[in-house]
Amino acid sequence: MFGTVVVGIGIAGRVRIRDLLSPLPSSASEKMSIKGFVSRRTLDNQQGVKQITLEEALDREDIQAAIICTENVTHEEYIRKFLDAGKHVCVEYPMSLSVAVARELWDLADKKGKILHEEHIEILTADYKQLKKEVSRKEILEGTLHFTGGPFQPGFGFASFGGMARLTWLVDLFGELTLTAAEMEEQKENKYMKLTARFLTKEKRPLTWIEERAPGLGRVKNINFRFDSGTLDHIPNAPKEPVGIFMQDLNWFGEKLLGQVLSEQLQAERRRILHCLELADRIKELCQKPPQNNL
Ligand SMILES: NC(=O)C1=CN([C@@H]2O[C@H](COP(=O)(O)OP(=O)(O)OC[C@H]3O[C@@H](n4cnc5c(N)ncnc54)[C@H](OP(=O)(O)O)[C@@H]3O)[C@@H](O)[C@H]2O)C=CC1
Ligand SMILES: C=CC1=C(C)/C(=C/c2[nH]c(/C=C3N=C(/C=C4\NC(=O)C(C)=C4C=C)C(C)=C\3CCC(=O)O)c(CCC(=O)O)c2C)NC1=O
Repeated sequence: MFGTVVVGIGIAGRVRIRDLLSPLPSSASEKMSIKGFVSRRTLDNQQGVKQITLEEALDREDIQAAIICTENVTHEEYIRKFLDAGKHVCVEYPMSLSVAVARELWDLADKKGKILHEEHIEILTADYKQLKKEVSRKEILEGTLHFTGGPFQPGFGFASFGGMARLTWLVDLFGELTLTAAEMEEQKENKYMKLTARFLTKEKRPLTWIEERAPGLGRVKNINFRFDSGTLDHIPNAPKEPVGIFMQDLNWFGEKLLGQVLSEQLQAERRRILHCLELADRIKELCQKPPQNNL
C-alpha cells in the first residue's frame, strides 16, 4: 500500500480525498490509502480525514506519496519538498510555471527513483476522447480553439500556463507545434484578458488558440477545425463514462507507482508535457516582449 496525503484543499483537493476514500474496485487506486491532508489553513476533518502538518507528511515513513492540489505558483516548492523527502508525487497541471523547472523536477524525481506524475483530466473526458477519435485519420488544414471562462484566480500564473489544458488538447490532437505569434490584450480595470497564440503543425498548417477570460464568461470551448474532408465546429457530446476523470487519473498514477506503465509510454507523456510547457514559456516571452521599435 502507498500511504498518501492530499496537499491543498480546494476543488481539486476535495475530489482527490473523495476518490482516495472510495477507490475504483480492482484498480491501481486501491493500492493507495489516505493518511491525512495538508493545508496552509487550519481546517476541520475533511470527509472524515484528519489534517496533518507538512513536516509530518514529509517525515512519516508510512506516507509514500503526495497529491499536490494547490494553486500553480506553489507547485514547484511542494514537489521539491516531497521528492527530496523520498515521496512519489502526483501534481495537478501545470506542474510548474516554466519548462526549465519542470526538467529539473523530473531530473530530481529520476535521481530519487520516484514517480512524478502530472494530472491531465482534460484528455480523459468522454467528449475529448470522442473528439480525438473524430480528428484521427483526418488531415487538418486550419483550426481554432477558443476558450472562454472567468478570470484566472491569483497564483495560477501567466495565461499560457493557466490555460495549459487547451495547449495540451492542440498538441495531443495535432502533434508537436511551432509557435509563430502570440499577443495579449488586457483591460485590467475590467479583469478582461485575451491571449491569442498562433502555431504551425509539422505539415505547416495554421492553428490558433484563444484564451479569453472575464467576469461572467462561462467555461466554454469553441472549436473550428477545417479538414480535407469537412469542418468540425463543435465538440462532440459523448455519453458520460462510469469512471470519473480524476479517478481515471488516480488509477494512472497508481499504475505508475506499481511499475505497470511501459517506459515508452512514460517517455512519450513526458515529451508531450515538456513540449507544452516549452510552448507556454515561449508564448509568455512573446507576449511580454516590449513593442519593437521600428525606427
Ligand atoms: N478545479 C478543477 O477542475 C481542476 C483543477 N486543476 C488544477 O488543480 C490545482 C488547484 O485548482 P483548484 O482546486 O481548482 O483551486 P482552488 O482555488 O479551489 O484551490 C487552490 C488552493 O487554494 C486554497 N484554498 C481553497 N479554498 C480556499 C479558501 N476558501 N480560502 C483560502 N484558501 C483556499 C487551498 O490551499 P490550502 O488548503 O493550502 O489553503 C487550495 O489548494 C491547480 O493547479 C489547477 O490548475 C486541474 C484540473 C482541474
Ligand atoms: C464551477 C466552477 C469551476 C471552477 C472554479 C473550475 C476551475 C477549474 N477547472 C479546471 C479544469 C477542468 N475542470 C473540469 C471539470 C470540472 N471542474 C469543476 O470544478 C467541475 C464542477 C467540473 C465538472 C463539470 C475539466 C474537465 C477541466 C479540464 C479542462 C477542461 O477541459 O476544461 C481548472 C484548471 C485550469 C483550466 O484548465 O482552466 C480550474 C482552475 N472549474 C469549474 O467548473
